[in-house]
Amino acid sequence: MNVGIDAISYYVPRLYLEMSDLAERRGIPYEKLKFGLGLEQMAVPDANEDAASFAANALIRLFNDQQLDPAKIGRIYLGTESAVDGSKPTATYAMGSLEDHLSAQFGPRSLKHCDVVDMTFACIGAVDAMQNCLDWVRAGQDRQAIVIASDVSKYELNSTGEYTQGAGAVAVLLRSNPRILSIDDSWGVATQSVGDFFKPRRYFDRNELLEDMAAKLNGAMDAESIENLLGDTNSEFWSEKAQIFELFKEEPVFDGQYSNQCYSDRITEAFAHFNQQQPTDFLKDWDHLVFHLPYAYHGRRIVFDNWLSWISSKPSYQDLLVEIGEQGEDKKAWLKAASKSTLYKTFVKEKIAMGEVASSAIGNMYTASIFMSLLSLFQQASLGDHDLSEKTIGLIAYGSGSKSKVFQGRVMEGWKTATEILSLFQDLSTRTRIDVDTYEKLHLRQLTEAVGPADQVTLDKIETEVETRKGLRTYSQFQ
Ligand SMILES: CC(=O)CC(=O)SCCNC(=O)CCNC(=O)[C@H](O)C(C)(C)COP(=O)(O)OP(=O)(O)OC[C@H]1O[C@@H](n2cnc3c(N)ncnc32)[C@H](O)[C@@H]1OP(=O)(O)O
Repeated sequence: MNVGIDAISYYVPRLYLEMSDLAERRGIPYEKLKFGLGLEQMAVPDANEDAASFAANALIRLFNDQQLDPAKIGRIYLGTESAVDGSKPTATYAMGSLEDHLSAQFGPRSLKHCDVVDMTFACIGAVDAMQNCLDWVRAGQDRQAIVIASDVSKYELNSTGEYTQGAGAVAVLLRSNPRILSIDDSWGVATQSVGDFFKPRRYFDRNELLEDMAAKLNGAMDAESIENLLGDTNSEFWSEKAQIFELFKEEPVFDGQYSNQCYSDRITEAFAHFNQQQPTDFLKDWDHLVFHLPYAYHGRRIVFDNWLSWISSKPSYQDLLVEIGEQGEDKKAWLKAASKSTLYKTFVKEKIAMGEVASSAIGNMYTASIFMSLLSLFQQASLGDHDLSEKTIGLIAYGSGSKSKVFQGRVMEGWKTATEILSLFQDLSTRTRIDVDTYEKLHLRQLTEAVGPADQVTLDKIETEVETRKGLRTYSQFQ
């Protein structure tokens, strides 16, 4: 059975930061960010946005654009690594917003029999969700599933990850005889448990925190005086009896260059595994390559080693040697020259570049990056009048921790009509630019009021009073 992506929608925050502004503030050459990494703008979540509101907006838009009947949607699976709760799935918040939105037309609880769940494996969770849902669609008659990828990519201020940040969501409708992309059932998979990028629970000793503060205030505290001090506190935080406080931070612990190495190793293994199932000439058989993009130029930088091994058995390898000469003693310099060669630049321009454009304007969307890159390819092809019908797209997914999946799809005749309605780049050009001070305040959660308009689903409130609802989120209605 022919199954795959029938419709796409997305949500990108309405605020953005110009990369040149960030580069100037941080003292980083803008040329490095623009020409080295492909970064131009960064989507910034407003004070009232989170992964659940992004997901809700992408999901509602998919329903509105496609006039979907909720009774026909059997699954809503969401991939995220920015879950808003450790137990209640982010997907349930998005589903709740959608049900509110649909209630006038379909009555309450229109998704009562829909199977809803989150999947987490760093940036690859939504691809895992999609593979799972494609199997489910394939196994039945007229089954329809929605996969949402939604994330906030947030790093510490001044870190090497900061300029790669971004945010947003993409939702795809999966069904048989899809209008956009038919996805094959060969999946190259490679997994290894590594610690290249992760978001651990962090632990702090309650007494050490107070002793440290007391020392800073020129006082001294022993365990007994701490107990006396905290005995009658009104603070919910300090009245916590546990000795160890747990803190969760959105910002990951990571080793940038090591994470690149893990990405490179996993995709190489996944290419090999894919090739075992379906012998493939990746240069000839794949018209376009779409990657998980932690930053816009990551795919083109990381796939270079694979390209070199693919091309080495081809007649065009001679063109490379003519241009840059045989490899001499300085292997590093030769590889650098090969990565800047006309042959490689042509490969990037023809097969990768269209998928990078959205990432340059949004930044890393973690789970949603690969789906946004696919949409970028469709939108750029439409704008440039390239016909993608019957073209084969190779998709290369990666999640830190670590896993890669390599799979492929064939573009369907209906791709243009089904994706043109989105006007992604027009939409991105109407966002509100913010300055670095505002961005930093949003990053540090020093702003409680939203900067931009609240015309879509936004976070209204996190309950603080009612004991049995503490921490539960409520969202505004979609306008
Ligand atoms: C996080 C995920 O989403 C999961 C993953 O994919 S893990 C793999 C990616 N890891 C991450 O994204 C982790 C967070 N990010 C980082 O730590 C870092 O941003 C990074 C490791 C990804 C990049 O590190 P970096 O130090 O900023 O950049 P670096 O690797 O040195 O590359 C800079 C590029 O700019 C070029 N450059 C530097 N200065 C330049 C200038 N003035 N003009 C033009 N180009 C310049 C360099 O030559 C280099 O390009 P080439 O290698 O193609 O020549």
